Amino acid sequence: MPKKNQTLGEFIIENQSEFQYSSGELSRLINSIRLAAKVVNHEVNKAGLVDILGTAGETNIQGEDQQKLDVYANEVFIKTLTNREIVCGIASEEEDDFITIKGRNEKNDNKYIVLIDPLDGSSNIDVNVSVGTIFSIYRRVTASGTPVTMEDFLQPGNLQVAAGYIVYGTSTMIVYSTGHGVNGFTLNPAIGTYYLSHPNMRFPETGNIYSVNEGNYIHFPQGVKNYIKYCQQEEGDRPYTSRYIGSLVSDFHRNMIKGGIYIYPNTSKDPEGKLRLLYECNPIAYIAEQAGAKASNGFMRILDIKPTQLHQRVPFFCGSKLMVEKAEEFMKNAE
Ligand SMILES: O=P(O)(O)OC[C@H]1O[C@](O)(COP(=O)(O)O)[C@@H](O)[C@@H]1O
Ligand SMILES: [Mg+2]
Ligand SMILES: [Mg+2]
Repeated sequence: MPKKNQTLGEFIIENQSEFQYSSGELSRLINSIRLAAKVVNHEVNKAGLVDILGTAGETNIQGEDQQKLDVYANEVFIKTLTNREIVCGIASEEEDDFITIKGRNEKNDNKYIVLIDPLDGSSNIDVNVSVGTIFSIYRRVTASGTPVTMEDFLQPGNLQVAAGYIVYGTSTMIVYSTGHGVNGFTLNPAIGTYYLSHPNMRFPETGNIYSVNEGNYIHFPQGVKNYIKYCQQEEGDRPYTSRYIGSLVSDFHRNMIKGGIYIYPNTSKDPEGKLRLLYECNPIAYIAEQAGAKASNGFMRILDIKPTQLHQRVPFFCGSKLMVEKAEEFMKNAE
């Protein structure tokens, strides 16, 4: 059982043997994410004082205006991961294509693939509302010694070997899993050390919070409209409370602690929804399931979806098991 207030460094070493491929490389990879998160956190915390607010003047492959902090976080994570000789490929929300990292002497013998949303909740940066970073880790499937290919990135989420997120909120936390439960570590900014503050996190089986951008209501599928009406009815433990921060990481984190459901459905405007399967939905779904919760596209388990494109989007229903099952019931009945 994880020991409360253990440092993240100690926890990583102590739990290394749990990992089936334990050779220390995954530990070094998690450590490099820990380091990059500290650097980004430093910039986030003083965002109003330094020239890091506002747009960077470029758009990414999603057609979104890149925020300066999107670009900064992207650079910090890519540089930190590249310099540690563990990763053979990186894909990012802010990069059109995947990045090949040939490693020491161009041998292409590093084993891990990282997919990342460097800054999640970009619309909240300038208004001082919590944002995050999301990461997903796989072992490569193509032969070592050759450059990575798209095949290494288009793996279903159930093959992730680790995943997690950082939330830059009232405090900064790293929450991650290597397939043995979920643990949360809080940064003590005075000494720059993460401590185990939330050991063995469990998602409540049900809750009374629903998180969805109701501004899109008229474009929602009938099943989602019916489920929202159900949440708002005066009956039993309902009406539920509506909470929507607009940063996936922060909405998910709150719901994991209190119980609740987050929905970003497909709409008549966006038939595939908005959120990206590879570096938003898969890692969050991995954490959800490791904490006893559920994640689907309204019909199918997110982690079983076979990806076809690097930046593909999927409808996302994620949270307390009983609430997601109820929402799926409404989706099915509305078919
Ligand atoms: O403003 P909307 O349409 O409700 O979308 C909010 C959602 O979009 C996101 O901001 C997308 O992520 P990025 O900020 O990384 O692009 C999620 O964090 C959030 O849940
Ligand atoms: Mg995001
Ligand atoms: Mg982002």
